[in-house]
Amino acid sequence: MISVDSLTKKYGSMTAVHDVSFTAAPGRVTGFLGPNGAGKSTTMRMMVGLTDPTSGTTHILGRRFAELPNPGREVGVLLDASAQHAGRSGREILAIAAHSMGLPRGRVEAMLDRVSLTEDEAGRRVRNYSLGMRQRLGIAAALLGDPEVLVLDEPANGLDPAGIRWMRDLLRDFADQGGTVLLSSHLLHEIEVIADDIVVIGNGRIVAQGTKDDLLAAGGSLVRAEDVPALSRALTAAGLTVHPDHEGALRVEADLATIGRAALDARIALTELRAADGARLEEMFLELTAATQRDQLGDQLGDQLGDSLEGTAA
Ligand SMILES: Nc1ncnc2c1ncn2[C@@H]1O[C@H](COP(=O)(O)OP(=O)(O)OP(=O)(O)O)[C@@H](O)[C@H]1O
Repeated sequence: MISVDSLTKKYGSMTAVHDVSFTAAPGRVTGFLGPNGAGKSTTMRMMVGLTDPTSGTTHILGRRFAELPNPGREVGVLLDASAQHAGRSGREILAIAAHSMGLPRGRVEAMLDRVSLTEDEAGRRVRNYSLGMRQRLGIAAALLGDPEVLVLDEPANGLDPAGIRWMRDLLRDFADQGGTVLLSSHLLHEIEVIADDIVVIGNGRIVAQGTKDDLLAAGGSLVRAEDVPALSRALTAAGLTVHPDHEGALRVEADLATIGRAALDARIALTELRAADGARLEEMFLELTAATQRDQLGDQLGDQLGDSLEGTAA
């Protein structure tokens, strides 16, 4: 179990994480989703004691990270898969970590096997690893101490679709055995595939959280007809709330039967009618991402303007 309570981090006048609270429950995979720069890594670094919060607290298994007697045995952490010593082999890196945690050598071979790194790959220097192999090694290191909790920052980065599937199965298995998993991603699809619960962060603030099923079910229904404007008028006249969808269909806040009946009453033939899985989550996430990109563009333009003004002054 992880609980994050009113966590805030300020860098000078910039608030990277603002009053963030959520829990990640045992037996569940919790996805921490947000566009680039939203505050995911900062939050995770505060959880595992690598960054001091400005205010707020985090508890893992009921204790602050610093109070855990043998952190590697309780929390498996993967924050930056490229941070491993590039001149050592994967096997050496795990052996050193196992030694420092007082684990038997057999544990290293078991974890190499668990993440499907072959004999040849395990003996290769990490500088010659692909990003996907680094992620697998990072996950092996996180699992090494047989922890109850995993905190993984963008673990699916660099994995191909088969690798993402492999990770989903591994994390599912871990959670099914009672473990707590928190993993971050800036890709909605990745989180949709892997997580049971989702916490969405944008600009340092939590903007949505709940079970994946609830968040996806909040999408209403998607409906299409040859004459979409006529359909829109008919559904609105029937008292339903209608939103234009970006692909030319309509998203309606009603169940399928209600929409079908309203269309029949208006004698409009439908060409498509289905649950709009995730539409609202996707819309919200696209808006967040677009807003972030606008902010970043604004910052870049501001920097460029600053540079050219400095050039003028000089
Ligand atoms: N040490 C630091 N000093 C100043 N600002 C920082 C520092 N670390 C992070 N930030 C800023 O805090 C904000 C949140 O960054 P963070 O790395 O937590 O985002 P993220 O959600 O993990 O993004 P990404 O998906 O790109 O990794 C960003 O604006 C970032 O520039």
